[in-house]
Amino acid sequence: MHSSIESLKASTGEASSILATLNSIESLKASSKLLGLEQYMLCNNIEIGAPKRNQRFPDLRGESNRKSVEALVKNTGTEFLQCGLAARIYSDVTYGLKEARGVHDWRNNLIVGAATGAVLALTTAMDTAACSRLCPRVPAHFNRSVSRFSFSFKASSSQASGSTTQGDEKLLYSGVGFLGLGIMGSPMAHNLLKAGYDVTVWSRTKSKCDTLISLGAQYKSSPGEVAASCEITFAMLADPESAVDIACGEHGVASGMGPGKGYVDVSTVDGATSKLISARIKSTGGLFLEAPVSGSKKPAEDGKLIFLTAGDKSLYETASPLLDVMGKSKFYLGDVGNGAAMKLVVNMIMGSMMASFSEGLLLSEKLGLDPAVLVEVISQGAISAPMYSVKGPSMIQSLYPPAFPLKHQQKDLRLALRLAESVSQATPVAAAANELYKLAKSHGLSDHDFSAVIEALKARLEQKE
Ligand SMILES: NC(=O)C1=CN([C@@H]2O[C@H](COP(=O)(O)OP(=O)(O)OC[C@H]3O[C@@H](n4cnc5c(N)ncnc54)[C@H](OP(=O)(O)O)[C@@H]3O)[C@@H](O)[C@H]2O)C=CC1
Ligand SMILES: O=CC(=O)O
Repeated sequence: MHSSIESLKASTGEASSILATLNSIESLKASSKLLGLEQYMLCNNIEIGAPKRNQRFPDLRGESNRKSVEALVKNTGTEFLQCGLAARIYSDVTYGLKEARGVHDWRNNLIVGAATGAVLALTTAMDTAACSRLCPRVPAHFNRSVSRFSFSFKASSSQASGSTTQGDEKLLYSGVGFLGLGIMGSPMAHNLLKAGYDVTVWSRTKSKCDTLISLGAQYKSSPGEVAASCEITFAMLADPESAVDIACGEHGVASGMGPGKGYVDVSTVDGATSKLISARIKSTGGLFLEAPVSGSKKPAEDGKLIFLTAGDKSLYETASPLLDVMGKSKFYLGDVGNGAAMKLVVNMIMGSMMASFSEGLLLSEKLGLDPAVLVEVISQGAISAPMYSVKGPSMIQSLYPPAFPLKHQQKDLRLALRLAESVSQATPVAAAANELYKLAKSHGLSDHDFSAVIEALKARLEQKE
């Protein structure tokens, strides 16, 4: 009776201990899977919560999911190895204990279970450390954004396709370049940085990079170096001359470009300039997208710009997640030159609108009407535009804090008039507006907001009186 109770106890103990061991193996495997999954997601740049630094652009490189399959095979192999190791330890320690203690009871099984569990935990930790070594960016990233982990995959397909493949080591460090940190470039680059991308900046005046560097951006000392170190480089430059110089000049973007890299020029230039830059970039094997923006300083800060893009469609697709960070919408318009043309038409209309609005404000005042009431009336009617409501009140106070510098508006009118002439289109209203902006420039108002064009009208009125 006693011996049958003992043997029942032993076999019950053995069964529960085996169960306990299996449970501990399962729970260890589950937690190691979680750890492994987390590492795997990070190694493969799969979205966990907020977007990651070092976001990659597989479409640009024509990569497939080969690396993901390799990682899966590696993971499965590791699991098989762990199971084999557990079985070996279980049988070896069981045998050793039986030999040492002369009995095989439930105590032996408990010890065996604990030993197996400990070894499994150790191998999991070692595997995790090995993965960290293979993916050097993981620990830094993990430290930075652990609080942002939500384990939710991004729904947008463009984000998903940009994050589920794993490339060779050096690509893990490539990022997004940004050249030209003026009124527009600074907030645009800042938004990319805030979104978690690795941003490398350059601006002609180095001090303009300081704020972004202090917020985590990297700095390179020439446009070519930025392009060489990044997969996609953006440029937001003043005019056609600076855009060509930065793209094609000495130490320019082209010197750092090559196959698998993309250059996105978001400056407002004419189509001929864009085509010239495109040809130079493409001669290196790189891709080119022109993407001028509609929207001023505030939309740039708020990530609400409108991109008017044209050029390499594959770059458009690859860069889309970045454009979505900086803008609220984007248009793909086909061949290089179409984005520039669309932007110039829009700004030709805007320049004329502002000139006309200025005339209206001054006329209302001359007639003894309250210009503030005029602004309110306009805001409620068919010609309502945010531009009038935003700029009207400060224009009434003769204040022109630069959001869209007047010199750039005049440049856009000049380029639009040339464009109109190239297709024999009459644009007398825009031509008259252009004269007014030229006059404003001659009064030293180039760096004021373009709403300062009203001062040119005031000066004209004063001359006539
Ligand atoms: N402001 C706005 O509301 C909008 C502007 N745009 C367009 O965006 C572009 C930039 O505008 P914005 O940011 O306002 O202008 P800014 O004048 O504030 O910035 C211009 C940028 O171009 C750089 N730059 C100028 N000349 C050269 C040169 N010769 N070589 C190298 N870099 C140069 C400046 O460098 P640095 O300052 O470092 O010396 C600066 O980074 C323009 O084409 C403009 O028409 C488009 C939509 C809206
Ligand atoms: O180019 C200027 C803008 O506001 O758009």
